[in-house]
Amino acid sequence: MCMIIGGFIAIFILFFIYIHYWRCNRDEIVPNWPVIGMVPTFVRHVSDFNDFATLVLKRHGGTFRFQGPWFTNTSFIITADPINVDNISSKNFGNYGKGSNFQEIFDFFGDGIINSDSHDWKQDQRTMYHLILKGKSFKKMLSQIIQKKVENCLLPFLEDVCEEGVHVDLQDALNRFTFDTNCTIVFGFDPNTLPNKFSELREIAYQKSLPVIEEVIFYRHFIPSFLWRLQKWIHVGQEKKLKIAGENLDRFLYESITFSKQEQSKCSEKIDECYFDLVKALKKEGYGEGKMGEKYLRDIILNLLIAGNGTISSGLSWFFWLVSTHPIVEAKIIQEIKDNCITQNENWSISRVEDLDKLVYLHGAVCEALRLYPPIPFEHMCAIKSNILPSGDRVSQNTKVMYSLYAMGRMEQIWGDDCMKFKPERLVSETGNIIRVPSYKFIAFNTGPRSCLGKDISLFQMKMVAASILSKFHIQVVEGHPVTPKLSIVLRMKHGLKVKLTRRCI
Ligand code: HEM
Repeated sequence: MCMIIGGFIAIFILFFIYIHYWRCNRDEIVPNWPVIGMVPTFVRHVSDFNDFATLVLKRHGGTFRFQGPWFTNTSFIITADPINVDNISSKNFGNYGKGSNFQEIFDFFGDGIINSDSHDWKQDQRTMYHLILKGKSFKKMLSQIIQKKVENCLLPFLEDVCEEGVHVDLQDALNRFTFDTNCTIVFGFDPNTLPNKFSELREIAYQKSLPVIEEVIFYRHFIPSFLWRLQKWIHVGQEKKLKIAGENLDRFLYESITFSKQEQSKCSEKIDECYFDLVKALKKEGYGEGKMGEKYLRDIILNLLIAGNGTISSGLSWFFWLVSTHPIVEAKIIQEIKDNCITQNENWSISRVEDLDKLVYLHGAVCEALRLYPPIPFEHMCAIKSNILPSGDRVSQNTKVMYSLYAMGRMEQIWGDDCMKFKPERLVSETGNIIRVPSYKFIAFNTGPRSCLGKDISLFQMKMVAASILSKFHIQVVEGHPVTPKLSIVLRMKHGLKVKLTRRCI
C-alpha cells in the first residue's frame, strides 16, 4: 500500500515538474526537458531536419547548443555563423578533426579521405590531389569522358523520352549518368547504367546502393549508437538495408578492380599509351599491394565514387527544378547560350568546351542552386581541445560541432533579405563577371584545408550537362509531382524529379 501511495506521489511530483518546465519553456522553439533534454523536438522534426535546423539557427543568432538526454554525452553545437565556420575549418583547423564518432557512423567508407584525420588525411589528400585531380591528363580525360557520355547516351536517351512522350525521372537519369562517368574515370570502363534508349532502362542493384547507404548513415546521426549497433548485429531495420546495399556495391567494386587490373596487364609494356584510369594511376604508386592492399584500394575508389556521384546528380536535379519553375531565369540562360555559343546556321555544339567559360549567367544559376540546395547539407567536426568560438560559445573537449551548409545558404546575415529567392544575378557583377564569394559564406564545397577537391571539375560537369540539356529540351515538372528533400547525408529528392520534355530549337 505504501509503495502505491509513494508511486502516486512520485508521478504527481514529476507531473508538476513537467508542467513547470512547460510553462517556462513554452515560447522556446526547442524546449529543454529534464532527463530527456531536447530529444522530443528533434524526433518530431527529423523529417524536415534541414529546414527546422535553419529556423532554429535563425532564431538563435546563428549558433545553437543542442542538449541531449542527461549522462549520454550526446549534446552538440550547431552553427551557421560564417565566422564560426571559418574558425572551425580554417583559422583553428588544427583543433578540429572528424573524430571517432564520425568514423564510427561512416564506417562503410573505410580508410578513405572522407573518414581520415591528421597524418592519414594529409597522405590521402596528396594521393587524391597531386596524383589524380590536379594532373593535366586527368582534366583532358575527364572532359572527353563527359562529352562522349553526353553525346552518346544522355542526349539520345532524352531524345527517346521526348519521342515516346513519356515522363522520366530526371534525377535517376542524372544519377546513372554520373555513376557511369565516375566508373569510367576510376576503372577505365563504362558500366552503362544509363542506356541511350528509354526502353532499355533497367534496375541495377549496385547502382542503387549508394543512395541507400547515404540514407542509413543519415539515420545513424539521430539514433543512439547502441541502438543502431544492435540493429546491425541482429541484422534488422535500416542496418539490414545497409548490409544488403553494401554487399551489392562491394561485389561490383572488387570485380571492377580485378577487371581493371587485368586490362592493365594487357597493355603493361606501353603503359603511357593506355587509357588513363584511376586504378592504374594508384597501382603505379604501389596501392593494391602489401599493406596498401585490395581493401585500401576499394576504400579510396569508394570515397571518390561517393564524392562525385550523388553530389553532382542531386545538385543538377535541384538546378533543373529551379530553372523549370523560374521561366525568366530559363530564358536568360537560353539567350546567353545563343549569344555565345551559336554562330549563324550552326547548332549549339558541346565540342567547344571553351565556350562554357563564356556562360557567366549559367555559372551564377548553377551556384545559386548549390547555395539553396547544397548536395552535402551538413558537416560535423569534433573539438580536440576545449576552446571558445568567435560567437562566444564555449566548446568543450570532444564536443561535436556541426555546421549546416543548408542553413548557411539561407541566412539573411549572409545573403540579404531575399536570401530565399533563386536569383543568379546576385552572383554576376554589373560588368558581367562572376562575383567571387568567400568559401566560408558560399559553403557548398566546404571551406579551409578540407575543401572539396573536385570543385572545378564539378562545376565544369554541371555546366556542360546543363547547357547541353537546356539547349535541346524544355523541361516541365509533371503536375502534382512532390519535390522534397530526402532524409540523407546527400540532399537528393525524395521522390525523384518526374519531368516531361519537349524539344527546343535555338
Ligand atoms: C556538386 C558537386 C560536389 C559538391 C557540392 C561537393 C562538396 C564537398 C564537400 C561539402 C566536402 C567536404 C566533406 C567533408 O569534409 O566531410 C567535399 C569533400 C571532398 N570532395 Fe567534393 N563535392 C562535389 C563533387 C566532388 C567531385 C566530383 C569530387 C572528385 C571527383 C570530389 C572530391 C572530394 C574529395 C576528395 C573531398 C575530401 C576532401 C578532404 O577531406 O580533404 N567532390 N566535397
